[in-house]
Amino acid sequence: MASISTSFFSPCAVVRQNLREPSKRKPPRNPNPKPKLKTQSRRYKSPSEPVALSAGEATTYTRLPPKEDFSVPSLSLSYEVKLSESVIKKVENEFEGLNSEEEEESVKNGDLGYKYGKFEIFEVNSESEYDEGDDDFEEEEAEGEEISGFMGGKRVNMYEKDGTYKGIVKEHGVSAKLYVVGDDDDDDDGKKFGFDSGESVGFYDNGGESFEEGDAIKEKGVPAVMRCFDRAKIYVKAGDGGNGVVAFRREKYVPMGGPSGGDGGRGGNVYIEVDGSMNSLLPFRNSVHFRAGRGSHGQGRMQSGAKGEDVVVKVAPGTVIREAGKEEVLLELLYPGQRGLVLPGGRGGRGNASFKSGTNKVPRIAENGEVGPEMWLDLELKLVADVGIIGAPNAGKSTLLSVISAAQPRIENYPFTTLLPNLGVVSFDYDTTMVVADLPGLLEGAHRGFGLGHEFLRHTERCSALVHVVDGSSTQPELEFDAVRLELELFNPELAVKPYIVAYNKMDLPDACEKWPSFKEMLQARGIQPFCMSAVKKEGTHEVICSAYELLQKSRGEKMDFEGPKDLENLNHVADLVHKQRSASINEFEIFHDSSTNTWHVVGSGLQRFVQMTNWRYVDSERRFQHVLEACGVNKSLINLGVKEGDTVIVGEMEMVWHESTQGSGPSNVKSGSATSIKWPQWK
Ligand SMILES: Nc1nc2c(ncn2[C@@H]2O[C@H](COP(=O)(O)OP(=O)(O)OP(=O)(O)O)[C@@H](O)[C@H]2O)c(=O)[nH]1
Ligand SMILES: [Mg+2]
Repeated sequence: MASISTSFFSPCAVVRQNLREPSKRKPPRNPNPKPKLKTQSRRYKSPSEPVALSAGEATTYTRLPPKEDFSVPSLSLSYEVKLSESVIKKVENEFEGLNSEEEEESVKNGDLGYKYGKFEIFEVNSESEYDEGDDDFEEEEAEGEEISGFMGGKRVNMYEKDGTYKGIVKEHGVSAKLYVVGDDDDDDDGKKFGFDSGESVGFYDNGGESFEEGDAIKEKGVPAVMRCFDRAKIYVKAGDGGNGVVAFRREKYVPMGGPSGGDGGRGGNVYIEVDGSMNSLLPFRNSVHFRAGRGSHGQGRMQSGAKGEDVVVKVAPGTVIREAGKEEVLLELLYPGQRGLVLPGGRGGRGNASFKSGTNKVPRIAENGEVGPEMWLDLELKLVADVGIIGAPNAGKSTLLSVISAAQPRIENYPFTTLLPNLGVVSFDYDTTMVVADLPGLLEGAHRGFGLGHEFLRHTERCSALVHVVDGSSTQPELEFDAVRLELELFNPELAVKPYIVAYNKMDLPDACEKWPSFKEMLQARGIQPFCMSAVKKEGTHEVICSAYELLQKSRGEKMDFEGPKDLENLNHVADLVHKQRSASINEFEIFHDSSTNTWHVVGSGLQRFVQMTNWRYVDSERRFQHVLEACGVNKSLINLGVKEGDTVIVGEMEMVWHESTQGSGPSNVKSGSATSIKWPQWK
């Protein structure tokens, strides 16, 4: 059923965004106007640009900045820019012009001891991009008076123009352009922002972080490797279908052999598969784009084109997949070997042999292959561990994992030694095992992203039971225990109701031994039976882990009762959804009118797909197009809405001029007499 909208204004504006300017779009009128075709396909734009990540930063990270650094930075902090980040957003400051002539004068004289705090970093590019595309800037600079100085150990050439000083810094293949527009009197350290005898001024290494406006709190303190290990953004595109061809059988003793053009091959599919040997999403730091092969074109002698090559994206067990920027989960891949079809390849175009019919025995028509769907996907890894070891930093979590399993996590006597979760397999017997994850330390405020909390709290969601390690040697173990419990609850109340056991650690230290009775008493008063252990001496650890296993068994039993036996999941529902969206009926369209340019937009995904697959090289294509417009009611709807001679009609990427002819009306001057006499195969 055709649905026709007569709302002329705002919808039209939306549609027009994708089209060219009306003045360019409208073809010159002539007595025989022909439809004007545009074959440029529109590309899918990702809702947000992928974050470009610079390699190698993770290795420079040693420890977190102190907690004070997590506070909202004042305006003056926005001068901090790390040059090795390849994409840095424009940072704008509210600034004033240079205050006094003296200050200006000293800059001109290259007085490097003076403070020039206010820089506007308005662009940062890779060097190659800079060299290619920004000649204007250099030309502009060259006009001014040149001074030079040092910034972050780099020589900077500055140019003065209209009281503003501009310069370029190049470092690690990245260029930053600077504007010095004033003096920061409040900045009394003089090192970060001043030209201070070769010291780092506008730039300094702040521990691997980049400052980005609005993201300051969230990103700060999280090293790149942590951000990428369990999150990735990838682009997937299914292969385009191959084109069908027009061919006729020519053979001795076979006169008028008939049409023999083969169909194009289907484009390759995009699958996502769980690879049991992967334990992070780090490989996606380097490879982001996954494109399946396109189908081969059809050939004569009824030869169909070959199918395009499939692409299989391998992910770690426990990966959750969403469409970029959306909340809804598309796929949840838990077990090795699971495979889901995400994007089906585009259909191959039909060759002329497929268009043969009783009334059209010599069809000179073939279709283009369907363009393969494309998508940006957000991947998120949630560990699939049975038991998670949580606790404050330096409590002895990694030590516990190292004594109960063969895992060898890094153990050091300072907080945040563990940046990425470590997994270990605890074997009780040949067939009795459980996977235990040692997670990074948890700080107060973790649920809001402080420390590494935000990054790993998600992993605890999948664990069936938790072991909460308390550092007995800390000043107040009770408070530490409560703080961690509170963070869990604030992050996700479901975590707080997960079964857990409390392991009071470092009992070999007299300090811890002393506080144990009061700690035990406090927990028992709340109905919790804590364990005590010395992870280093392997004392009491067996009891802890046996008890964790019991909890796990119990929760597994409950889950089985609740969920019942797991059915074999159909993981192709994403592809089914895409397929459904793309194969919308050709009869479903809307018409919008732009009265200022006398343009009619016919919008419908079925029609748009039809236009994309129409190969205008072949003579019969245009007639078939007219036939389809007539059959699906577009012409009738346009007439009802009052289309006039000479109006522009846009369908998908094609635009035509409406022409009233004696035989009938249509958005072109094609004689309709012959078109109506031919029956075309139904559009699928
Ligand atoms: N005396 C004593 N020291 C311990 C014990 N368990 C751990 N430690 C020490 O505590 C320090 C921290 O241990 P880790 O296992 O790295 O602590 P963690 O909880 O994993 O720390 P983060 O990963 O930084 O959060 C190390 O120096 C360990 O040797 C214990 O039972 N007794
Ligand atoms: Mg650790």
